[in-house]
Formats: sequence, C-alpha cells, structure tokens
Amino acid sequence: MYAERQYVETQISALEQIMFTEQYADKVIERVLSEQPYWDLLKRKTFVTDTYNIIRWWRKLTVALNGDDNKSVLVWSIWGAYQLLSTSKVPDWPEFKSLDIDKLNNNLAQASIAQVNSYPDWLWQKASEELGEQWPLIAQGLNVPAKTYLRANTLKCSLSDLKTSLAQEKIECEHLPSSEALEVTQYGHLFKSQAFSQGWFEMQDAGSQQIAQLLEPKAGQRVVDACAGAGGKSLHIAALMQNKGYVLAMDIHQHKLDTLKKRAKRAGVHMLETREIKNSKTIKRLKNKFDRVLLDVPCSGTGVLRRNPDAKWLLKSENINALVSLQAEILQRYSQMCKPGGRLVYATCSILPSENQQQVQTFLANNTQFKLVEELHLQPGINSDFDGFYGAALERQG
Ligand SMILES: C[S@@+](CC[C@H](N)C(=O)[O-])C[C@H]1O[C@@H](n2cnc3c(N)ncnc32)[C@H](O)[C@@H]1O
Repeated sequence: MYAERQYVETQISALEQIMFTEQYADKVIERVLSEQPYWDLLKRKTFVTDTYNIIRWWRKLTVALNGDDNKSVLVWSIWGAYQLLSTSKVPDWPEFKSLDIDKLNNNLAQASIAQVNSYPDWLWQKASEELGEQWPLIAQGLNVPAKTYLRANTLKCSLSDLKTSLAQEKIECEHLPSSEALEVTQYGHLFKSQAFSQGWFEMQDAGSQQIAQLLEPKAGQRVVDACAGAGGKSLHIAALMQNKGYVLAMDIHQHKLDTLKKRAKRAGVHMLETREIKNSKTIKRLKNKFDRVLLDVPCSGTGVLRRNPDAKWLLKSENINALVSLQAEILQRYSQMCKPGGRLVYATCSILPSENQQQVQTFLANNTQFKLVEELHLQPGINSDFDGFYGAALERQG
C-alpha cells in the first residue's frame, strides 16, 4: 500500500471522476499516469490495480461501510475500507478514524449475494435467469483482475523473437500452451519498447485472439470484418492471411477506422481497406462478395468486466435489450455478404445467452442456407482464464 498523501489524493480524485462523472476508467487512469511521469513502474502498476479493484468492489465496499447501499459514502471511506479489507491496514489519518474492520465484516455477513459479489441487482437477476447455477461461478471469475496478453504480429516476427526482444527491455512474457498468446508476467514500458515501435505486437486478450482463428481466413481470400472498430481482429485476420488477399474493415464510426489505419501501417498490413457504413446500401452492394464474414457485434461487454469493471455500473438493462435487437438485425442483414460456400463468424464479448447462442439459433431457424459448424464459449470462472467470449462459425451452403 502507498500511504503517501499526494498518491492517495490522486487516486481519490480518479475514483470520483470514474464513478461520478461517467468517464471511462481506462481513459482516466491513462490521463493520471501521463500526469505523473516520475512515478516508478511499481507505483504505476499498484495505482492501476487498486483503482480497478476499488471500482470492481464498489458496491461491496459501500455495503460494508453502511450496512446497505441506499446512502452515499465518502470516497475516502471507500478507499480506507478497501485497504482495511484487503491488507488489514489503513494509514493513521483522521479520514479513517471511524473505520472498524469488525463492523465492516459484520455488515458484509448480512449482505445479499449480489452485494457481496458487487454486482447491480438487475444484472445479478438477469444473469441468474439466463445462466442458472453457472452464473455465481462466472460472476466470481469476472471479479478477478485481468492479465495482460500480447499477440505477436507474425508478419514481422515469431513468438520467440518477440519474447526475446521484450526480455532485453526487462519485460518478461510466458507463452501459454493453450493459445498463441503471450502473457506478460513482468511489467515494463511496453509501449515504449522497441518491439512496439517496430509493430511486433498488439495488446489483445488471449480469448479475443481465438475469434479470428475461428474464422479460418486463408491467404488470397476476400474477408470482411463488418464491425471492425479500431481493428484488433482485422489485424489478426490479415496476419493469419500472411498479408495476401483482401480484408475490408467496416464500422459505423469513421474515427475508429482512422485508428485502425494507423495500426495497420505500424503492423505492416497492406491488403486492408476501411469503409464507413453510412447506410444500408453500403452492405447491400456487397451481397455474396466474401469468403469470410466476421460479425464482432456491439454487445453488453459482460464478458470483459475483468478488464472494464466500471461497465458494471454504467450498463443498464434497457441498453442490453436495445443491443439484442441490433445484433439480430446486423446478423440478418450483414450475413448476405457471405458467398455460398463461405464461412461467417458471429462473435460477442458477452456471457449472456440472449446475446449469444439464442441469437444464432433464431438466425439459423430463419436462414436454413446457413449451418452451425463450430461454437466457442469462453466463460471466466468455468472454462477460461481469459476474458469471456462467444463465437459461432456458420457455413453458408453452396
Ligand atoms: C465489439 S466492437 C468491435 C471490436 C473490434 N472488432 C475489435 O476487435 O477491436 C463492435 C463495433 O461495432 C460497431 N458498430 C455498432 N453498430 C454497428 C453497425 N450497425 N454496423 C457495423 N458496426 C457497428 C461499433 O462502433 C464497434 O466498433
């Protein structure tokens, strides 16, 4: 624990911005760290881990302090309760005088399961209804801090080249036997490394890396990534195709595609084009044009709560209902881009069946020319140490 006044005040201010002004945690943390260039690596890492943990456990900490979570609490008290419950220590400052570990534990002993696991009631209930007895395990799995994974850009280097290069800058990685990903085990300035400036890697969760694999893109094919965002998966697809063929990356947001263009340049990808989706004609014109179609649709993000714990508090049940309708529409309309004989992958970073297999089952019932050939369920707490992902590979019959 860093018990320096300036450090703690900085953390409290970051927490206030995240929890009370609805700014994304990763953006606030990035800004704070850029304002503290003299903090060493350990201090930076502790700041990131603790800030995410406090956000993750916000509801539990509030209930521990108050006995319920109807009344607001001071962020100082939340910070103190977190330290006391996780390290049994708290600085001897006036702000923490009234904190008492026995009282915190007594309050928690009477709390509900959603409170103890620190989820909003509506989400606990919805996920319980959809996932039954799997949910409490997944809920715990999603409360584990996220690890950092890298994808080696095989257009420029091998996994072992990347590992060696990073080790020279004191960044240690381990190759995970079950995947192509590298897990970062000893941190350093990843984005200032030579390997990064040369485009040797992308930071990408190991689960996310399985989605492009599921698409099975081959060199020389025509592939569309229709919800490409900033292109994490488009770049992986290009690497799997050895930079041969054609990748069209589309999104409704041009600014994301602009970021993708910069990333593609750094990664040495030169067979990728971007196109903004302005209206339904953009998709209609591409009917039957692609061997591979990736639909990495907008979703609740409930699979990536390890990485984005603030989403627990930002997400609303009505957002999920709107997303489910949008996903069904995207799947129905964009699937027309797949050639007969081609492969389509529908993917989400959600753990909810209503966004995953139920969407695919409804689509298959209405589109008998498609057949399900493979399904991927990555469920933290059940079968995965990565983020939660779902993918369904469908083949369009010839
Ligand atoms: C899950 S994110 C994609 C992440 C990206 N594939 C990656 O690997 O980095 C979903 C994307 O869908 C985009 N999107 C939202 N509505 C869309 C629509 N109607 N058509 C296409 N893309 C859409 C969002 O802008 C967002 O970038």
